[in-house]
Amino acid sequence: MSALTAERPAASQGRGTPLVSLRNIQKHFGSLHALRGASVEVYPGEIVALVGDNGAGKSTLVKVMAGVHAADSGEYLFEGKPVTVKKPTDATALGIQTVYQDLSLCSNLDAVQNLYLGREVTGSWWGGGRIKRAECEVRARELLTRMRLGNLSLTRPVGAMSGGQRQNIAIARSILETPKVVILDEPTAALSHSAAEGVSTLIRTLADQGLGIVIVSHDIHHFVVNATDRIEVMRLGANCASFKSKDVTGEQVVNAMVGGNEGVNLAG
Ligand SMILES: Nc1ncnc2c1ncn2[C@@H]1O[C@H](COP(=O)(O)OP(=O)(O)OP(=O)(O)O)[C@@H](O)[C@H]1O
Repeated sequence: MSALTAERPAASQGRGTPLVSLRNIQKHFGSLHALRGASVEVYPGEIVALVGDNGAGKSTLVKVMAGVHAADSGEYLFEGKPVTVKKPTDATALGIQTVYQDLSLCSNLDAVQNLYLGREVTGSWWGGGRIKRAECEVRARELLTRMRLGNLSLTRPVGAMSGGQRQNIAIARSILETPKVVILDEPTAALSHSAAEGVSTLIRTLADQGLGIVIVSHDIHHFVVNATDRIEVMRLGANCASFKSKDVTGEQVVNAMVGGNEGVNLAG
């Protein structure tokens, strides 16, 4: 069953086993101690935001999750079992996809070409191994419809699309691999308020279909408090507060980021 069609195990209904759990992660870059016992976990159907000031360690922590950086020490559990994740392919093999801020799309190519770049549906080698555009198009339309993005043009170059549309295509591309967890790096950076709302709707659709979503974001007041379920606040390489998004204001989150309410845990 694809993650998109999975019944919602609904983190919101209770806890169960996290999809991914990183605990007490330490990471040095030379003499720089970037992560000092940082932790993060995400449950099926849950959207978790990682927030913190510049240099707090958010990107490093999600890069450990994505296998870009190997942790010096700490635990990495996937569906409750210890796993070794030392390179990106280890993470993708587990079902963890990452959408980086640059989106890694080709502006001159259309949505179908971007979705299937590097993994095109081809004919048999004896038939010339040609890319089956029509089949890619059908699959792309099915995927976008399941993601409630049926209105997106399949044929317009993505360079001619809005920032929100490009973000949605980048997320759709990550979903093609039917992941269990999607990491999003600043998905609303440089988006208008309404485009950011479109991204919020999309990630909620994905979470409702059982994915765990981890988001790094500085967009505290509009996006993080409204579009996520739980907020982990990081400072100086460690967790310093945790909130249920529905119970907190942007001001309280920012206050925690700058050291206002040390060690708060209201996430339950
Ligand atoms: N590849 C690297 N090599 C050396 N130092 C690094 C590397 N990546 C991150 N750092 C350092 O680790 C610390 C944490 O950086 P990180 O990018 O994780 O912070 P962040 O919370 O994501 O910040 P921002 O919000 O500015 O992106 C910083 O001091 C940063 O300079």
